[in-house]
Order: sequence, then C-alpha cells, then structure tokens
Amino acid sequence: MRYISTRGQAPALGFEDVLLAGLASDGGLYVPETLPKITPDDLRAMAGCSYVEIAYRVMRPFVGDAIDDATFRRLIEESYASFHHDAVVPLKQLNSNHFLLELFHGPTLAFKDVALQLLGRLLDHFLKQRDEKGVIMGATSGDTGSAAIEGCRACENLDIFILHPKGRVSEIQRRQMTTVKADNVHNIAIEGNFDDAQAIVKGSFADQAFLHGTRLIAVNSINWARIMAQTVYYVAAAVALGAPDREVSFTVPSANFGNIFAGYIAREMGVPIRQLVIATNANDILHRTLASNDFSRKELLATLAPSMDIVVSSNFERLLFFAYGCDGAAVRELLERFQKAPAALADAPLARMRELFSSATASDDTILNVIREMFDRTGEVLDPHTATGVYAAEKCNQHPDVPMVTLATAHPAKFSDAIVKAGLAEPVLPLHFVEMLAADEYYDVLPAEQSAVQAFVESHRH
Ligand SMILES: Cc1ncc(COP(=O)(O)O)c(C=O)c1O
Ligand SMILES: N[C@@H](CCOP(=O)(O)O)C(=O)O
Repeated sequence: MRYISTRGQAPALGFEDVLLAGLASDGGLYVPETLPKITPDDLRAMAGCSYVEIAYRVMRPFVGDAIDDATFRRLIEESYASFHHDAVVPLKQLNSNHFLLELFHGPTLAFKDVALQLLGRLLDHFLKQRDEKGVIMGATSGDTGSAAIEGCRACENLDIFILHPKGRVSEIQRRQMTTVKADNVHNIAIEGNFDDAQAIVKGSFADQAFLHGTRLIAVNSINWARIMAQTVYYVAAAVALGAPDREVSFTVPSANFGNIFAGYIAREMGVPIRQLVIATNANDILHRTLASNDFSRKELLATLAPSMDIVVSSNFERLLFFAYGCDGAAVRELLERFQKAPAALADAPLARMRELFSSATASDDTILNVIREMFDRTGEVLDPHTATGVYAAEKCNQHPDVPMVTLATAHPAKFSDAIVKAGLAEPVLPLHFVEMLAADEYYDVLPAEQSAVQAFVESHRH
C-alpha cells in the first residue's frame, strides 16, 4: 500500500513512513493511492464478529507488510481492551430508525480514544524497532490532547507536547491533560484559539530544523493512521444494522473533518452508506461551503461544544482531493486562495460532494434545546457535540427508510456546564476520574507564536 499527498508534490510513502511523517513535505495530507475494497461477502462474513476482529480485517490492507499479522492483531487487542464496554462502540437505539453509536467508552471518554489507543501502540512498535526517538506535537480543542497523552505516555521513545487554547476547553478536559505528571508529557496553554495552535503544529512540520534531526510526529487527524482506525466503526455499525443487504446513513458532529472523512473512506471501500450528514456548531464553515459554496474563514467563536470550535478544518483537504479527481495541483491552488481570501469550490467537485453529504448548523440555543428534549423523550443525556449531531440528523435525513446513525463523540460528564445549563442534573463523572478534580495541574502558558513554542519544545524534550 502506497500513500500520496493531497498536494501532489511529496514523495509517495509506505504505511510506516506515513505514520511517522504526519504532514507530507509539500504541506499536504497523505491518502492511500488506491483504496482496498470490502466486498458484500466480506461484510456478510463480519456479521457477529467482535470489534477487534472487524478492526483487524478492515485495517490489515492499509498496513501492508509494515507489520506482521500476529503483532498487528495483538496491538489491536490491547488497544480495545482499554475500553469500558465489551462492545467497544455500542449502538443504542433512540427511536425506530435513529441510533447512537457511542464512541466514548475509551479511557478519556471521547471518540479520539478509538484511534489514539492504537496510534500510540503503533508508534511505540516502530520507534523501538528502529531504536529511534520522536517528538509529538499535537493541537487540541479539548479531546485529542488527553487521548494522545493516554495513548502515548507509556512510549519511552516519545516526548509529547500538547497545545490547547487557554481558557477554551472544559475544566474536565483541561484536568485530564494537565494532571498527568510524567517526564515525557508537556502541556502548553496557548494564548490564542485552536486554529492558532493547529497552525503552530503544522508550521513546525514545515520547519523541523529546531529539533536538530529528531523526528516530529503528528497525533492529530492529519496522521493517516487516525483516519484508518476511525473507518472501522462505520463498518462495524453498518454490519450490525444489516450491511451489505441494508443501507445505512451517518450523522457526524464535525470540525476538523477527520471523523466523517473516515466514513467517506468506508463508503469508498464498499460499505453501503447512503448519506453522510455534517453537523457543525456555530463555527459553520463546513456547512457554508457545502450549502452555499462559501469557503471562507470567519472569526472563531467560543460555543457550548468547544471541541468543535475550529475554523480551518484539516481533513476537508482530503475530501477536496477526492472530489477534485485526485488533482493535487487543483487542491493546492484552491487552498492557497483560501488562505488569502474567501474562496469557492469548482462546480463539479461541489456537485460530487452534494451527492453524498448534507449539513446543518446548531447554535448554542439549539444545542441546549436538543439536550433537554432528548432527555425528556428518551432519558438519554447527550453531550453538546452529540447534540449537534442529533439535530442535524433529524433535520437532514433524506431517506427515512434507511437507518440513521448519529455518532456520539463524547461522554456528557466532560461538559457538565452545558448539561446543567440545559436544566439537567450534573452528569456523574466515572469514578476513576474523580481523583483528578483535586490533583495538581502541570502546564505552561505561551504566546501563540511558533518560535516561542518551538523554543519550549527544544528545551524540554529529553
Ligand atoms: C467531542 C467531539 N466531537 C466532535 C469533534 C469533531 O470531530 P472532527 O474534528 O473529526 O470533525 C471533536 C473534535 O474534533 C470532538 O472532540
Ligand atoms: N476536536 C479536536 C481537535 C483536533 O482534532 P483532530 O481530530 O485533528 O485531532 C480535539 O478535541 O482536540
């Protein structure tokens, strides 16, 4: 399996190098040159299989000969043994045709664990094999940070630097990161927003001289392995609901677009997905682009769904690449225009996207209403991100005969302020998190400047 860059100018790489590279050298994101196929018979054979078995079958072709079968299977088994639900990602029925796919049963209570538990183990495996050290730089709007720390902290060959926007993540999210006391874990509160943090991380991939030859590694969804691991739960949910003999639609609370892009990949591989619904909060660039071809930045707003407070959506570039017929030059040109001024997509790629994707935006008031109504209707407490999804699913479902699955991306206890604001009782934090509420916190505050962050990383790594 070879991987190519969405901007068409970086060398093609194999799985191991893509895992360790993060961003491509031309600033693009790696995608598989050709996608492996899942046939109807493959899907039928997955019925009744464990999540681990489905994960192994779906991901095996992406990894190729970079890793042997037994080791890969063991890493998957270990990754999902850390989840607090036997089904790993259980499906819950909300009404006759609407389901929640609960992705928050991992160690840090958000969907990021599904990929980052595996990513950490893969990085550990390859770095040990190469006897190499690496430095992770990651940007978080709240959830990736703790999931990356949890997934990678045991890797002796890694130093982990996580940038979060100061004051813009929930208290639980912050404490999940900052109460970790480990020599190789460093939290940085950036005086800026998530886009600033992500720009510093991406900029550092383009300018790695500050590490004097040590490898820089990505844990954000710019890393292909994140997408690969997220593809699995679309397959598992579709099979559970009757694929290949029944179609299924998904609605995904979206921002950096890694989660829903994994659904797109599952569909391109052969999973019968009828519709993919993008749910956004008030940071609605994805919705504006799809609905009115307004691919322009607006000021980043602080919302009740803070993990989705993102304007520059990394993985949208991967979708653009496929929508533009794998034309890296066209993607490069469009993104250069977008950096400077409002941009618009060409007609044909936009039409292609609209065949599969639809979208809706939920304001803070809508989020609160949905949390309240869903609790009244079903007794289910939704986190504010999942609430954007439930809203969009109900608004955009074009095929009521096809089961709709909304991805539940976080546990409500991570966002108790929003839940209480909606008039519900404060959700109970799982017991193993309670200690962190009184624990000391460790983090540094830095300006949103690449040079300041790079100097900090260079002087704190081992
Ligand atoms: C809880 C939660 N929901 C949804 C999202 C959006 O997912 P994506 O960035 O993959 O679109 C995020 C963060 O990215 C998140 O943490
Ligand atoms: N919402 C994310 C932002 C980073 O997204 P990623 O999927 O690219 O890691 C977060 O919670 O940190």
